[in-house]
Amino acid sequence: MAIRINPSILSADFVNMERDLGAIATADLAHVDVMDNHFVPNLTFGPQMVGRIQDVSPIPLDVHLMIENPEHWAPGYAELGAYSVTFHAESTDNPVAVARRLREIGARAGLAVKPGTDIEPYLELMPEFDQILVMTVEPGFGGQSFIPDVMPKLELLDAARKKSGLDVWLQVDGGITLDTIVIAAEAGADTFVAGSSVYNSGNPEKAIAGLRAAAHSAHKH
Ligand SMILES: O=C(CO)[C@@H](O)[C@H](O)COP(=O)(O)O
Repeated sequence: MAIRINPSILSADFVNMERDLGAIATADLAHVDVMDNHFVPNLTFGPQMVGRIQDVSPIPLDVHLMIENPEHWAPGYAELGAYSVTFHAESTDNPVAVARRLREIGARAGLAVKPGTDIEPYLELMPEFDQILVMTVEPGFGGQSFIPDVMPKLELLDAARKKSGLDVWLQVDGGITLDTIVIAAEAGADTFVAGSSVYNSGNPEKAIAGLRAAAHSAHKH
């Protein structure tokens, strides 16, 4: 099974962003956390900055919108060339309309759920999405501890994906380390967002390779 390692640039040095994007060139996608200080109690950047990140990034962008009103904002990130745009189930009454618009523009459509949100109501929407993000921390900040209690959601998603035959990526985000990546991979995840364990390691390239190897070894079991 394909494994994807997506370092989160929330842990990069924002005034040396081009350098820190270069440091993760061996990863699959650069994970870009957009926060509006309403949906989550933190603020990062908007379309203008993400457009410049897109210009200089050596790898495609995996944009994660932790914002209200994705109906209004999400299409703009697809239009600026993001490879995937993920928005939160909790932030909209019409996730299917947002996903369809993203796909129309040419981006992969992603649906994210917070740790406290059940996945069952969204299982039937799987055909509308290219990836589902199960948050393994409360969204808003890097450097938090992985919440293992959400693993049953991945198991349900993995079973639903196998049953349907759909090629939907299952992503986890928050507290991913050499140890927790194995737990998430065993539960069915194939796409891993890691911020502090990559950027605070002192050697992002080695950290990415280590995470990739750990996830592969879990999938072999
Ligand atoms: O979306 C978020 C936080 O809300 C993440 O993408 C974090 O950036 C992950 O950071 P670590 O937990 O890996 O340090």
